Amino acid sequence: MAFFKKLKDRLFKSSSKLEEGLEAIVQEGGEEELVEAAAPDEPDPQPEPEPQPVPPAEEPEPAPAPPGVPDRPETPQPAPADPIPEPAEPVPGSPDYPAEVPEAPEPEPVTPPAEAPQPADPMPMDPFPEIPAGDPMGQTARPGILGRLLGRGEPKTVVRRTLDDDMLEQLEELLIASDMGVDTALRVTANMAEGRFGKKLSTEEIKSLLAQEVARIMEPVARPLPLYPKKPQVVLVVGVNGSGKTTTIGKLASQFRAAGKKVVIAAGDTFRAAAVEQLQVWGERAGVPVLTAAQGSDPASLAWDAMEQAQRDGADLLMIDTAGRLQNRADLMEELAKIVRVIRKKDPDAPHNTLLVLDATTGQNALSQVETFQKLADVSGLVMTKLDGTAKGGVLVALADRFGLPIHAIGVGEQIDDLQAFDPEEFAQALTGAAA
Ligand SMILES: Nc1nc2c(ncn2[C@@H]2O[C@H](COP(=O)(O)OP(=O)(O)OP(=O)(O)O)[C@@H](O)[C@H]2O)c(=O)[nH]1
Repeated sequence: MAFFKKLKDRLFKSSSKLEEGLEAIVQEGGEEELVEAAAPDEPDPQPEPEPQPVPPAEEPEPAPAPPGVPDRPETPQPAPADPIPEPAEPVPGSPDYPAEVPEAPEPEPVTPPAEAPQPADPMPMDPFPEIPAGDPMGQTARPGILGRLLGRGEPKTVVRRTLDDDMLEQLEELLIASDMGVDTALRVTANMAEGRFGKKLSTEEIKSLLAQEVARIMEPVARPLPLYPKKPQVVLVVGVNGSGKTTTIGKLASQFRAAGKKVVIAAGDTFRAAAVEQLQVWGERAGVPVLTAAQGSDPASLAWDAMEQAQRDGADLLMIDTAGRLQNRADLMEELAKIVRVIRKKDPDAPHNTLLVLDATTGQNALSQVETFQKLADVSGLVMTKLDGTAKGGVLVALADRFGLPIHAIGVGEQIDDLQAFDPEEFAQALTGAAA
């Protein structure tokens, strides 16, 4: 799936903001140093991780587990490439190269034939004219040839800055400005600095360290939506208006359907006709039925009908959209609680997942939305939308660090395929601009 490769392009605003900031910090107090092109302290390229679809194409059906329990298929690790492959054949001149007459214990002295051809040119071309005496192999005097053979280019320069209090403070400010939040930014910079205080670091080295720290924080929360053998598995989708609930439901429904699941959608925001219409459009796109009710009718009664239809149809998944009016929290809380009460009459374990959809462009506001919705509903996992085109991608790090809620998927565009499984390393590299 090509779209997995697009994350870096999609997150360009977040990564370019961080990259530019890091570059400026290092340039400010750094000094130029000479390095080889393939300096040993440059970060090692990592093998591309295998992409994982949001619903795994062939997910094993796990035993029932409480919501939020991860169901993460093992990522196959690519076999590490042999960094120094054995040459297929010994190179002439190398110690392994077989001698011409290996058996002869005492070789006859070789007499040059009388008719041995004399060089026509009295001043033959020296293939290695610059080899100094005492260095017959020319190892020190041919950096160009040997260096190029070994993959090293001409000497390059890199700017490195000594990690001190000033630089740390600037790094903290940059991370806070990238929406990582104060606590997370301080923790990340402290971890990056550990054991490196007083050492000189280049922009690339800092990016790589930052990417490692971000990936370490994100790793525990990167969990696909858990699937249970329960039919229907009920997924309640909550979030403020405009966060991307409808779009996310459409994208998820499309991916589950492509994975062979039977899906039913319930348009639970019965008060807003536009929201219902929008969901119907997405249902058509995904090829999934959308249950609606008369405008202004009780969302809980629609949820009941949807449960009945999903059970009757033998659906694998029922996704229930909900209203996102935070203006009147008491009403919304009561509405969500009633939906849950009603569907529990049909299945005491439902809803099996309560997905909170968050809009990345709201930055730090996403943190308070999590707090609010955790009080309104039993949030089991997050989907972060609109990571494309925002410079606030760092908020995902703050969310993971503060709440530890599973991040099931990220939205990176408005098209049906623009929902990706959350890959912590790919995200960390895309966010920081570190080399893959
Ligand atoms: N760029 C981008 N836009 C998105 C993404 N997800 C959703 N959107 C857009 O965000 C807007 C709101 O999305 P909806 O899915 O309608 O949001 P909602 O939460 O259902 O909003 P209401 O229907 O008002 O409750 C739409 O214009 C979507 O196209 C995303 O990942 N990237």
